[in-house]
Amino acid sequence: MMERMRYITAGNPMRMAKPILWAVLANMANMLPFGFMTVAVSVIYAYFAGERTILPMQFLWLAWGGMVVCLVLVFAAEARSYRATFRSAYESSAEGRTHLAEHIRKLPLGFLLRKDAGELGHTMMNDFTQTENAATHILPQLVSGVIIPVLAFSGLLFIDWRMAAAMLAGFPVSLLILWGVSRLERKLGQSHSEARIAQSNRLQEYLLGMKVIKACNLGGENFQRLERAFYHYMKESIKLEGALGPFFLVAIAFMEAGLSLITMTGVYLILGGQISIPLFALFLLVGTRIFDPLSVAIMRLPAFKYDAMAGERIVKLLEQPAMTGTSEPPNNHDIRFEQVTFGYDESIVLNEISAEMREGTLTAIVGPSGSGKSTMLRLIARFYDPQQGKVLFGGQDVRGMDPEKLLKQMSMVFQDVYLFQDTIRNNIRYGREDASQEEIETAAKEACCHDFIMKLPQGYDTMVGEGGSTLSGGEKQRISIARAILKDAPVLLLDEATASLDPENEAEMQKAISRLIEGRTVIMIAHRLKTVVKADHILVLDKGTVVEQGRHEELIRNGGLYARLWDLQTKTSGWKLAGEREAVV
Ligand SMILES: Nc1ncnc2c1ncn2[C@@H]1O[C@H](COP(=O)(O)OP(=O)(O)OP(=O)(O)O)[C@@H](O)[C@H]1O
Repeated sequence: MMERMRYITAGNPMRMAKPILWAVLANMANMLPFGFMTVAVSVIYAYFAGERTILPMQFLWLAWGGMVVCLVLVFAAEARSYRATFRSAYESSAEGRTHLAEHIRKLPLGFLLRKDAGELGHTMMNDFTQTENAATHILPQLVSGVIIPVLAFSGLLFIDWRMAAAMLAGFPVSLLILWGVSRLERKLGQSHSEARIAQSNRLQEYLLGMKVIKACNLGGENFQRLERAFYHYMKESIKLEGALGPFFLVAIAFMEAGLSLITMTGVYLILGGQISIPLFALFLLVGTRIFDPLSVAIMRLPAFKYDAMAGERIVKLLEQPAMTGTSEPPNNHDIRFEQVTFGYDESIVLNEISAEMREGTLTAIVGPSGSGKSTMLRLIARFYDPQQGKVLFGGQDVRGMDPEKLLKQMSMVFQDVYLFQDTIRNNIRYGREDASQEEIETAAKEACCHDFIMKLPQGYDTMVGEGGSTLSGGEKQRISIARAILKDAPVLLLDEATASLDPENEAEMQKAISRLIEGRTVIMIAHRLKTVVKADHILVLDKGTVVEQGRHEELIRNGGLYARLWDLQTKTSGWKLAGEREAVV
């Protein structure tokens, strides 16, 4: 139970201590009127049974007064408990969500990429909502379901153990049934949550991929995947309710059998003159009061466990080790790979790579598709850490550096530009939060964006649609160049666009890139060799190893892979070598 409390409070069970304490007090106060009631009933019974000659009205008024005081106490404690429960639950969610969002940022990208797109969002929103539900709506019922019977049973045990035993005789059988189905319950609960997450993943995939679906005419297949996910969830829900429901009903029936047992035992004991009728009435009264919260608790327990599973996903995510490293990156920006071996899974993508990218120079990485070019950039930015060898930044292993501080030293212009659903101005401002409008415009001008931005309906205040769908690929990439110019980091990681741009866009893009790389340490993935002719150093990658390196002329002279790729590209596109000298880089 303690573990589940940890789950529903995102790892901080002590948060619920106060609400539970108030709930216990409220339940205790709730039981007190029974004492007054029994005393009052005994006195009234004695009068009508002829055991008393006068009805002591003063005494009765006192008992009724006591009941009213108890009601006030119950109200006060319940109000406190109610407030404390909701406050703790929602505070724990808000803090938990913030903490998780922060933690996710520090996790290795590799871990995040292994997750399905909707899964993290699901944990962030739905799983927290489920834990809120567990803490606010189910926990108080469970507390009452335990406290009321325990208090009542202890009190009644004191008065007459036989009646008390009869009252809870069926309870051990109920517990046994609940314990027996708990494994099945967990298994079904888990497949049900998986089906629920899969359903939201498929839905997200279907909606986000609408463009691709339309382009590739995949509508049918993707819709079927979505439909299958909906029906799978439906089946899991029916299985969960249908398979477990009867067990819980039987458990409740066994427990409620206690009421019949009290009646039978009571009648025998009254006939034997061992208990009085008022005492019998007390047991019946309390009996009816404890079975209701107990039944509710039994019926709500599976929901609590199910919601706690959502909390378990949150806590597991919070317990994922974040990337380590605290040191500041040095001022020197030489980057070196020393015998670096890396793979996303078992297969090796980079194999004992050693390479040097010197400060203030432009290093180009070229090679066939899948040779590991982007992976090298990801290791420099510490999206991943290598399995063997070291990536050095300014002579120090990046693993010792604070990942966020390291990223501050770098700007990245990649092909898959993500624009936030925000204004163009703010999208550029992500490069540097405190940039002024003037600085944003200057960066936009240098990145050749200013003119097309000014033609938009609200200029810099134009909203960019989800994922930036209202701008062309070239425009989006120039926005990301403006961001990089604004960030003004000393190191630039650049993945040249492969998508063919129209000539005007291409020229603008090249102009923007040549401004961006000025005076920086640049590592650039080049897909078109004409852009690397003037690079200070070229690394030629093939199947995860550096097969050649040097300047363009040397590599052409070597007659190796680079020269072959060069031949292939110049022949297929009809480029002229002379013209290449004027290329942007
Ligand atoms: N996140 C990932 N998980 C698993 N494998 C990956 C991942 N990213 C890349 N790979 C694999 O690693 C290998 C190298 O990929 P990488 O993207 O570094 O190549 P690249 O040279 O940049 O290719 P391209 O020029 O086509 O972009 C490929 O076989 C690719 O399938």
